[in-house]
Amino acid sequence: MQRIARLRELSGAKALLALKCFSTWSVFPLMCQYMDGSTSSSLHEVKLGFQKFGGETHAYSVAFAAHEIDEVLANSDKVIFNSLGQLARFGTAAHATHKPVGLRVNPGTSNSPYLLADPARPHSRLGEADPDKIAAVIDQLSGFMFHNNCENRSFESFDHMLGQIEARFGHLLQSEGIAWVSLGGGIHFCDEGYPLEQLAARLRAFADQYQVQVYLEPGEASITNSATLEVSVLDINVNGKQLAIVDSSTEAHMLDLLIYNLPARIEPNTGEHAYLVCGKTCLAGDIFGEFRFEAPLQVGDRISIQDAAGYTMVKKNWFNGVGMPSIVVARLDGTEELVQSFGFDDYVNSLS
Ligand SMILES: Cc1ncc(COP(=O)(O)O)c(C=O)c1O
Ligand SMILES: NCCCCNCC[C@H](N)C(=O)O
Repeated sequence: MQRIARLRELSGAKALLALKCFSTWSVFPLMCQYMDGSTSSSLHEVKLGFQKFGGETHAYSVAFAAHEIDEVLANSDKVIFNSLGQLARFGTAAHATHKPVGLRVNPGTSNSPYLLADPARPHSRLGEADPDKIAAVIDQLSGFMFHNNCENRSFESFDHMLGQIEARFGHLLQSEGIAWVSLGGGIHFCDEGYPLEQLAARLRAFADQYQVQVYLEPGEASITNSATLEVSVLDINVNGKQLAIVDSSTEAHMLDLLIYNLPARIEPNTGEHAYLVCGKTCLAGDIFGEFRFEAPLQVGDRISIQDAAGYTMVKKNWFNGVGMPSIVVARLDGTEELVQSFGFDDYVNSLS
């Protein structure tokens, strides 16, 4: 949070929490002291941000539905449309509420290491790409959103791609009516060693050149390493390797591990005793990864899975009816507060 506040101070950019990554609103009273507001991906998210985070609320969706748009506009400070078709359908309603209207632009370049998460993938549906088509409607717009960074730990890569955006769309950014530009999320400026000052200078120079307010939409960067998934060993077995079955599941509680075929992170991951730490669902590949421990694991042992805040609770599901982890906040004063727990009724009520 302090790094985000410093980036805002140095660059003049505004930082909006990307709720798609993290929506655990019981900690929003702390986060809103360091950020300017939130950005969303749906009617539910924009209402959550408006009601629980406060500050400036941006409404974006790949596609708004007609029955949603009035409520979206009532719960947001800016609305960003994903396509010219959505702008044509809902732009008038947006202008009637005197809400600034933006358009997502796909610059056709990104750094995503995953095709699945690559906004610039072939035939991408994310944003408009043709400068001439955008120019034809620019009198309806006051801003743009470009989201083309994904887990970008390289300032040089960000700087290069921003230069590509300027080369292709700079004449549109200079249009008189354009007052703001969001550069989306995916910029991992909270990583140790990231040249924050360089990023800030680049953002400030961009804002000065085009006379626009710059926004960033950090998701991962807002919550990296801020939570753990606490699990307990239920069973120990062996099949060529030592197997530890825990009371959780990658598919239900850390879905991105399966989606992106990544191991979890358990620390210190040292010692002579190696185990496959496995989930308890029927999915054969429900495995958190292979880790080392200083002593043999026993039933009942506690294991802390690191970096568990981003794209976890927002993706949780009741696969196999596996018990849902509670949400506990470790307050800055050292106390731990149980803010939510889930039971059979939550499971049953999620199904009919
Ligand atoms: C439009 C937009 N903004 C922000 C984000 C947040 O990205 P990250 O969590 O990588 O910072 C995303 C992620 O998909 C996004 O699509
Ligand atoms: N840490 C594993 C890969 C995560 C990729 N995150 C993509 C985030 C992006 N905002 C999206 O939701 O597609």
